[in-house]
Amino acid sequence: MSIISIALPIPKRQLFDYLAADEIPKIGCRVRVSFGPRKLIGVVWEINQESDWDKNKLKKIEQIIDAQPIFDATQRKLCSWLAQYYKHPIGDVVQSAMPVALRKGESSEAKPTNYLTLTDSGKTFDLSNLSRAPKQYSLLEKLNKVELTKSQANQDFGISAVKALLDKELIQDVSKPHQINTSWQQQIVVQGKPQANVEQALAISSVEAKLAEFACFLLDGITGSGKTEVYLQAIEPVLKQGKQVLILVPEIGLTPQTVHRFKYRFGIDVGILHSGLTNTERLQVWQKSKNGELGIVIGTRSAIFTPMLNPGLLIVDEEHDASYKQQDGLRYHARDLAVVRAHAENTPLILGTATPALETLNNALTGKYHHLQLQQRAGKASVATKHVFDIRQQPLQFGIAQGMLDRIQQHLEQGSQVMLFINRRGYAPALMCHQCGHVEHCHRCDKPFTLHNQLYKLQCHHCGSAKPIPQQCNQCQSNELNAMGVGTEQLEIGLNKYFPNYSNIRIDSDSARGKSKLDTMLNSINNNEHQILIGTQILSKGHHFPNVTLVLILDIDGALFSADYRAAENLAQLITQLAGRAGRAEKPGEMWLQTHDPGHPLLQDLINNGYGHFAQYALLERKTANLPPYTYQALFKAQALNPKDAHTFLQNVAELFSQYSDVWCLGPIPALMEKRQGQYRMQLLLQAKQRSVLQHALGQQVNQIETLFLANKVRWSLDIDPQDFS
Ligand SMILES: Nc1ncnc2c1ncn2[C@@H]1O[C@H](COP(=O)(O)OP(=O)(O)OP(=O)(O)O)[C@@H](O)[C@H]1O
Ligand SMILES: [Zn+2]
Repeated sequence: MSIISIALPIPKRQLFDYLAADEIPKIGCRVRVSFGPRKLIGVVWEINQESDWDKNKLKKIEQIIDAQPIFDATQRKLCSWLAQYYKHPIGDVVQSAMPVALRKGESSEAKPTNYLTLTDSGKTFDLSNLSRAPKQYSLLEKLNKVELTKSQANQDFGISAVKALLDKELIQDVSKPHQINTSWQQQIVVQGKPQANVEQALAISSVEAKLAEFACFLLDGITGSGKTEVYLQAIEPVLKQGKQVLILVPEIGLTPQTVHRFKYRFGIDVGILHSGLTNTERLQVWQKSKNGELGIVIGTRSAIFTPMLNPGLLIVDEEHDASYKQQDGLRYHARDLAVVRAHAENTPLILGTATPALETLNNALTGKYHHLQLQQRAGKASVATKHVFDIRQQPLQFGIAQGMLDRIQQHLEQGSQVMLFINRRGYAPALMCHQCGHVEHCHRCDKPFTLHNQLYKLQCHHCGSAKPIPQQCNQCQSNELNAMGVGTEQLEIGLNKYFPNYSNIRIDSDSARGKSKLDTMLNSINNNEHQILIGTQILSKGHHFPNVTLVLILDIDGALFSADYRAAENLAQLITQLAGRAGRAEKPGEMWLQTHDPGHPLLQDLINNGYGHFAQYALLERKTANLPPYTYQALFKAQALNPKDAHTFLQNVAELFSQYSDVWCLGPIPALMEKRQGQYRMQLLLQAKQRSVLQHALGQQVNQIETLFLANKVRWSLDIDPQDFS
């Protein structure tokens, strides 16, 4: 009798056994089963002859959903690796690896496609009657020669033109079964390809030499050195062999130009996966990639799960970016999974960045990865100069020193754009009573409320709770309430008044809500409609604004004194990426950083010697302090209404690990943010010199933890290779 072991969406680290009804499903197919009172969709993971359970009590599978597997052998291998490495329930891993539409039971076969064709009257219609409707005219003319899918026609000619011709019954809508079309290989037309410079050419040929095997490359190129161009030229021979390329990027909405470059270079359709898509759109890209109908797929973190019929190359752009690590549920790192995937599929992988994560850099320095360096800016651009500006004892206007205002003026007068970075949205990070010093706090998080003047409210940036701006201090009833510190809103108002002849634009998650809004903003910057750009982290990521010559960084001093050992690395990456936005075309650029601590070693090292030098020293420090990448960590987090519950639970966890002499336990200690949304938060950090030692101990104990007395009373999680200690 065949026992079907199924990965079900149940938070248990196990498979669930069922019996086949009539037909035995294939491994990797979805099935519907009853589980207690519920019906669940799971994926057949193994078929065995024996079960640990009483065979007579096993239920039968109710329905086989897929005729063909939706998970191939490689994908099953990746899921099993994830479950094993992150100690996460396999059923939940499998869910994460599937598009939402498939989790809900939708068919994995492509839906019929709607085409537009001419009706009989359309075929004999005199086009000159449409001379005053140019879109309808061109659409009809086109349909005279070829048939088009309706979605393509909507995109190219506009929904209203399509509708008008349908209403006039000149064209009709016909549905045809989807036909797998893998002809992109013949459609490739390479256009707009510049001559690679020497460093680029070297990098491209190194990758090309390894196209038929697993190899991992760190493309370590300063900002604006033409990494994207290296990707493009490395991709070309892969596509020409008919093999597919998967590219991960941190945020698609932020860098529409990058996507456009890939489309334009090869003239073929590019599959795009990001959070703004509907479930159906996501599923379509997944299907097309699985069937080999797309040569290039670009997506954010979870796109790493996209199946490819004929994989040829993986690329992770901005590999250091924090967004690749999922911070809840299955806490996987998409870059690390990319390495595992490239290995499983026997393809090369390029990790590109100007500011490599210390882990990645270490892998390159020890020879595990090939280290490709681009040290010059591409084209005619030169590297921006970097400076600190001492603001001790300087009067500040809306957070900016006079010397810096003068600099901004100079750049504006030369017709350039300037970019100002501040890591705080809203008007001010706190509201304080001038009489008694009382600061309005969020009681659920024990942190000051941020003042949002435009929204007329105080908002907690940790839990989102908000309330109207008070008129009086609720401690002493004085009405002298003052904004403390500066946020993007205040900066915008101040700069507007100070530079009335120049237009400014603020880009943060308040002003740029909604994808099309951000697109419009980025376009208006590239059209030089604004000269002063103000923004948060959003502005640091990969933009190419050729007319920006000055980048000014305000108020990062807080990060210099953070208790998190990764803070220095993250700050150095941020500063370097921001500086990289200046002087990307012919005009030279400069970056200035305002600080109360101009002599700080990190700042001095970055300014004088650059990120590469900083990173080598940071690695040395990590080594001395026995920190990753020289040791391996796992972080247990627990939170509860009563801090004692969280503490006791983690203490019990720590006791489970006390038997392992090679595993070092730190804690339980309060998290960096001790309270959030009314919950008290504690952490326990495990560390070992060898990955395998830590993995072994966790593997032995993780099921034990589930049985601890408090395990159901506190909310707890396990984070392997933690990045975030907040
Ligand atoms: N070999 C080349 N010849 C001329 N121009 C080039 C060359 N390579 C790249 N460029 C141009 O230089 C600019 C920067 O290149 P690209 O965007 O590829 O750099 P990058 O390293 O990916 O940048 P960043 O990481 O800072 O976003 C682009 O406008 C690109 O078209
Ligand atoms: Zn709060």
